Amino acid sequence: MSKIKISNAVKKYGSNTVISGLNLDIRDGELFTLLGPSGCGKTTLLRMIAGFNSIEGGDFYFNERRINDIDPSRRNIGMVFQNYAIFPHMTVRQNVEFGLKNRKIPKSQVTAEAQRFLKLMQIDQYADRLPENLSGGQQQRVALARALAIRPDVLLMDEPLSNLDAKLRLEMRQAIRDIQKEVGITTVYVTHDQEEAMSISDTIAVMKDGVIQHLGTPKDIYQRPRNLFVATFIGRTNVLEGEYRDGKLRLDQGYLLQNGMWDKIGDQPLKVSVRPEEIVIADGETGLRGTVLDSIYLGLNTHYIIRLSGGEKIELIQESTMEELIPAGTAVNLMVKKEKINLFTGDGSRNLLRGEAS
Ligand SMILES: Nc1ncnc2c1ncn2[C@@H]1O[C@H](COP(=O)(O)OP(=O)(O)OP(=O)(O)O)[C@@H](O)[C@H]1O
Repeated sequence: MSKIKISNAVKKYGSNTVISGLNLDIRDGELFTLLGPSGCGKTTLLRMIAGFNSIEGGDFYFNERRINDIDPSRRNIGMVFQNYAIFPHMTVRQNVEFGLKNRKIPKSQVTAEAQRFLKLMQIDQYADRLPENLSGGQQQRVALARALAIRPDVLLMDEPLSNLDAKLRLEMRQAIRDIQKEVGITTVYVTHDQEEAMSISDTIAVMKDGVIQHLGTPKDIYQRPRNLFVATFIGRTNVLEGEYRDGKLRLDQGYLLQNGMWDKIGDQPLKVSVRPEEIVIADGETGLRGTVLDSIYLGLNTHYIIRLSGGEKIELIQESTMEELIPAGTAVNLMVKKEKINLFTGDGSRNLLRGEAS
């Protein structure tokens, strides 16, 4: 069942249309992420769901109830923003109790509910402190506990981790995912950080210029991106010029690849996305020829920057070995894991391996 349904949404700021005819279904209980570069309209869409932005067209539904004209305070949403937005003059407990007190429920129930979420978010030991005596991560936990305590139908989160340092961000990602699953609350999460989106989401909508480019699971989006923008925005990839002709893919310097999966492609110039881990350094004389320009040792993996004999520069990643790093200047032979690579139309607008109309 869909919890949130958006049909033909239009958002204009004056004469500037930033979203034109967007459709979206968000399932009950899922962690749904709007992901995209700055300015693509993520926050705008989230604020339309919350009721903080006017809606210039289309319909928004919670549980099949149209909410376009319902006041934000009556939509039963919990919100968590980048800048915590907790009250500095109230203790942690008072912050978490705040929304409950506004709802006119019995005092004993307020205390019990607040305590439950303080415990769930592992901040009960700080309950009587003021926020200024907490770390950023702890403050964000307070904001989350406060948002959840009111038992919202939907939790909306806008870049909630961007003020935290790298280590805390990792911890909080896991905490958000755990709590979201435990409480089972439908969550719409906004971020421009693709790794964060990959690590916490059930479903991701990748946006660009107010348009959803690809909606899918993290795995689907990474492995079979719908267009070249998605391929380059999610993870790292090498984009090579290629040509499909007579049942074969021709890459740099006439290197040919063949794969039954590609039978229906039709002769045409292509953009070929080859992720760094989809290339291996091989023995022998066949394959792509290249020269190592640099190596970056990162413990688990080693990255090699390689110039192909045709001039294109690519990156490959391989699991680090006990052998010496391959020195710059070494000529290498490369094999491409052909079942993993993605083939796009010459303009990058469509992945030819997804069997979808453009
Ligand atoms: N109040 C406003 N008035 C006019 N234009 C706005 C307003 N708010 C946002 N915009 C414009 O709408 C577009 C989408 O902005 P939005 O803030 O939704 O993007 P975003 O994807 O959330 O970006 P970021 O990650 O930088 O927050 C941008 O071009 C922005 O300049």
